[in-house]
Amino acid sequence: MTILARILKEKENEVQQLLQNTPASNEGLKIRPSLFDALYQNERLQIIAEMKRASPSKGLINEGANPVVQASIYEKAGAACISVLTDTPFFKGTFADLKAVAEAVQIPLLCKDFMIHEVQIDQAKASGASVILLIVAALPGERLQVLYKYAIESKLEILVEVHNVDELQQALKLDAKLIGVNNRDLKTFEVDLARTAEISANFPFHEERVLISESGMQTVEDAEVVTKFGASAILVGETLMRSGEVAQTIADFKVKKGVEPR
Ligand SMILES: O=P(O)(O)OC[C@@H](O)[C@@H](O)c1c[nH]c2ccccc12
Repeated sequence: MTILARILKEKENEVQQLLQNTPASNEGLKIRPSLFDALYQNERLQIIAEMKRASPSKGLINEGANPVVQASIYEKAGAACISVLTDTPFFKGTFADLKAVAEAVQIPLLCKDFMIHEVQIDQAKASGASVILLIVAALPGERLQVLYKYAIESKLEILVEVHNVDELQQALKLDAKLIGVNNRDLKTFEVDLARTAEISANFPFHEERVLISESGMQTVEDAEVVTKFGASAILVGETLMRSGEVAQTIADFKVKKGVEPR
């Protein structure tokens, strides 16, 4: 079984648990600025900075990190958005992390999990997220469209994650505004920035949409490469979680964009 298949199996159990609990309240939630607005036509590459303790591909990354401290540094350093992994079995994140970060920061907040059911979207929203991730490869048939619509109705922004041109077409069919290309193959864990190149070659840059390059960003050169491919933002986890100078690393990643993609 691929890792993605294993994760999705686990999510089915989580959904059953969630469905047995009383729905969480949305009272007292902050209104956050739009992530799309922060990214669209910005003259610099923007950073979605991730709170990531561990991952199936890397094992422990920074187990002891305090999510509030980490996220506050990200915000102060000029990140456009904070991403918090909430999956526990594979990434050692929690919804408590997301809630704590939501209290501490004002910028857009992404709940990073493997969504397969509406109840997870409710939970993300109730925990303070303003953006959710939908992974095309995890949502066969109508599920992608159903969850996308549900998230829109819930007044959330949606980052649609794709791995290839076929999945890009599906994202465009939804009219997704925030499209992320994961440079890491969720089946093999291999990272290749050529994935961003491939999506870029097929991306309608003249439309009101943004391309986000996710995973495997280690150096300023990596950021420059994906900027040339037209990325408006990068999603960075591991490099920031391991950096001894987080603020400087974020500042360095915010490279100036060229005039035209590619
Ligand atoms: O730690 P990295 O290589 O900088 O990657 C961050 C982020 O892109 C990655 O965590 C991610 C991208 N898409 C996902 C989907 C599920 C879980 C995790 C992810």
